[in-house]
Amino acid sequence: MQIHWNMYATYKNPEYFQDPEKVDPSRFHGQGPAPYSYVPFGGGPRMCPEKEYARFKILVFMHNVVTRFKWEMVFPDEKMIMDPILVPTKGLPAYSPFSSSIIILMIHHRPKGMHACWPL
Ligand code: HEM
Repeated sequence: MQIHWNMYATYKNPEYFQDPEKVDPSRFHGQGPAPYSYVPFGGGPRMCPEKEYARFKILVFMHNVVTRFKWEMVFPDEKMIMDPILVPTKGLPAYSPFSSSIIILMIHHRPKGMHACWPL
């Protein structure tokens, strides 16, 4: 049996990220999120080997984006919507708004003998 973890199980869980839909960079200040609740580069022996390189490059990129350009909203009051995705009629696992497409992918492409477990 293999257990498939998906990031939305914790990223959208208010138990770990208060008000999870809010864009709030300050949630990463200080000690930041609880251990193992935020793992953008994976973990363990197969963790992304270029984690620090990627972080450094993004830092340089963001620095230049902010300091070298002037930005303004084309439509200041424009509302954002989420593009609709496939949703199973019997519902989704808790806190997993995008997992339906992943479930479907796993059903069609999972390796022989692999089973999916979902955090509910
Ligand atoms: C924002 C940028 C990046 C993110 C979010 C990211 C994320 C990840 C994640 C989640 C994994 C899987 C870790 C696991 O299985 O636990 C991974 C693996 C890997 N990443 Fe990245 N990565 C980034 C940039 C890069 C860059 C720039 C390189 C190379 C120049 C790179 C090379 C690799 C390699 C070679 C692995 C496979 C490691 C292994 O299986 O042993 N990544 N990355």
